[in-house]
Amino acid sequence: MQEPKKALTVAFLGPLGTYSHQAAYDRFGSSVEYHESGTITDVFEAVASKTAHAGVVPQENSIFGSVIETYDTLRRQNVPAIRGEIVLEVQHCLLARRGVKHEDIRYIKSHEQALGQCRGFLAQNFPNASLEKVASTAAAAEAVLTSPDSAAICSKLCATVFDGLEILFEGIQDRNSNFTRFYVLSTTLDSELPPSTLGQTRCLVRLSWGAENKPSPSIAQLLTALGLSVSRLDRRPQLDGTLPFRDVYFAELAREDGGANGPWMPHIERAIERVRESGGKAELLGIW
Ligand SMILES: O=C(O)C(=O)C[C@]1(C(=O)O)C=C[C@@H](O)C=C1
Repeated sequence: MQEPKKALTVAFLGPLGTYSHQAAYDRFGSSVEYHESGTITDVFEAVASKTAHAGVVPQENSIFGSVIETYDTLRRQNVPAIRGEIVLEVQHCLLARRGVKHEDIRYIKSHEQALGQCRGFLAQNFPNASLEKVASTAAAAEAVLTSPDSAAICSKLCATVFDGLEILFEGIQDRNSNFTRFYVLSTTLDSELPPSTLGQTRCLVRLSWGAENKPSPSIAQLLTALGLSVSRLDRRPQLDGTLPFRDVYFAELAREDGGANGPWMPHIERAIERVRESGGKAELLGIW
């Protein structure tokens, strides 16, 4: 008998066995259809094109910091809305094809975040190995199946997903405590996602300047105009203007009044208006 089609499709950075896959499963479980994307940017595109209703993308790691590809994609116009967050504990392993020995390994493959989180281990144990960035940790695990001189940094789960691999080292990241935070993407700012969207206590606002806006306010002036509590600030180069070293800022805001001042959205809308009046650009990218 054919299984009934599931109501929701969730895109994640594949293949099966990535941390993104684990984060998505933690949030959505077995009640949804999963869609594997080749890159983080492809996850955004799957949601934007409505191939998937939701997506899960890594945003920040507690050892290596911001996930650059996620922020670079958030710089684009018409990006999907952020409607949630997931925090996952990350314990990296080094996996190689069964029978491969430490001294055979000349290449270490992984996602750039995982390579960055294990820098100390790599310098100490594989000082002469070449580090190769690939699209995801599970893509690295899959690739070493056919490379007897390579090893992959990935999750323990990959030893089960890909038959023929064995675990050489466990817990190899530079600090024992290691967490990655993910954003949950959806098509619109007001779409509801199961099990439920959080109670609108966080939001992400993109701050920038119009190309013609000279002289421009400083980022400190824009944040003052915003007037809400900023819990995190990231920046990437703004690519659409003619002036060099103009950045786009991503301000994550945390609601502090516990809901005492009524619905949050009108406060955010007024804050965005104040930024515009002070000569900046502000756009709401997500609320959750
Ligand atoms: O490659 C994966 O497994 C991912 O899900 C990506 C990613 C990331 O980009 O941060 C997710 C968690 C870990 O920090 C390492 C890699």
